[in-house]
Amino acid sequence: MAEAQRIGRVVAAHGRHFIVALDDGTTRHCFPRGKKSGASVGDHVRISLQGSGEGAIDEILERRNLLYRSDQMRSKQFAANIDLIAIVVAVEPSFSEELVSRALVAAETADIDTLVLLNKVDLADGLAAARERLEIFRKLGVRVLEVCAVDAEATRGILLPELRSRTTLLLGQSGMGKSTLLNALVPDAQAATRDYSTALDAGRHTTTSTRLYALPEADAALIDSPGFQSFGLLHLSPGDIERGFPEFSGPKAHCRFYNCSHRNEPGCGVLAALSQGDIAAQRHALYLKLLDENASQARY
Ligand SMILES: Nc1nc2c(ncn2[C@@H]2O[C@H](COP(=O)(O)OP(=O)(O)OP(=O)(O)O)[C@@H](O)[C@H]2O)c(=O)[nH]1
Ligand SMILES: [Zn+2]
Repeated sequence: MAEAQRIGRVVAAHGRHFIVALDDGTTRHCFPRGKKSGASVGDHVRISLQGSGEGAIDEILERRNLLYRSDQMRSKQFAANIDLIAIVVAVEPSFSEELVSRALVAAETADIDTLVLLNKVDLADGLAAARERLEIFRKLGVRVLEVCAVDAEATRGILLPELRSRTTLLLGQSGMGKSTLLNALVPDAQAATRDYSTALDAGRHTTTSTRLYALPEADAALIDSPGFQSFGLLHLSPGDIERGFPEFSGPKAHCRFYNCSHRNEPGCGVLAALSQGDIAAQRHALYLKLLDENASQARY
């Protein structure tokens, strides 16, 4: 007799173990059918139901996008089908502009919307300086919303409309208040994490495992990837990297050479815009750094 098949979404993954949430709100502990799995948190999958709450993953449905995180010098796929990347920064401690920019490049090249959340706006002393540091991103057209995550009700009021009907990846360096924000949005996040970890037998990996949380009140999903350091961008081609900097697209129309790399070519429109201050120096420097990182990778 044929096994019953269902469509579900991967909400947690550990090695060859997956937790798949079904439409009826139940979850199944699933294993990939073949040798290789390839599924990531956020993937929509077709599974065959098996006895005692288990299932086999038969197929990964077509993805809208797939993101990689860089782990100990390797790029590892970790989240799929993302609509929005919310980058959490804070008035204090200081955040890295480079990490924000790298996230924007990852989002731009994967066709994902972005939002910067400036948290801890109750800390009045550093607020003006933090806003000033975000100006460069505002100028690029990135939306910046201000929140105070310790005020859960107000935070929900500001963010739920933004998250509605979308899958959002929450990112933030340590100390920015990402856990506080997650708990404000998903009050039972900690309990869910514990349950998943027990089911996956992955107790000691809870701190680095990617998880998807449902937000039924907004018909939305939130993905948290604890311990996330930086996006893996090594799979990007030079053309992808260039696309990751949307502010280059106007000026590059003026480049003398059609295959200009905007490094040191004569008649380069991007370098001209840079020297006129229309392109921020730190953005162009990051562009060159990404090109170099990818070129050195390609030699091995
Ligand atoms: N004043 C203020 N403090 C906050 C706010 N949100 C979070 N914090 C504090 O900032 C500190 C870090 O918050 P966490 O939520 O643990 O930060 P995190 O980004 O998850 O950091 P890691 O756990 O290191 O990844 C905690 O002491 C929080 O209480 C806020 O809106 N205002
Ligand atoms: Zn150029």
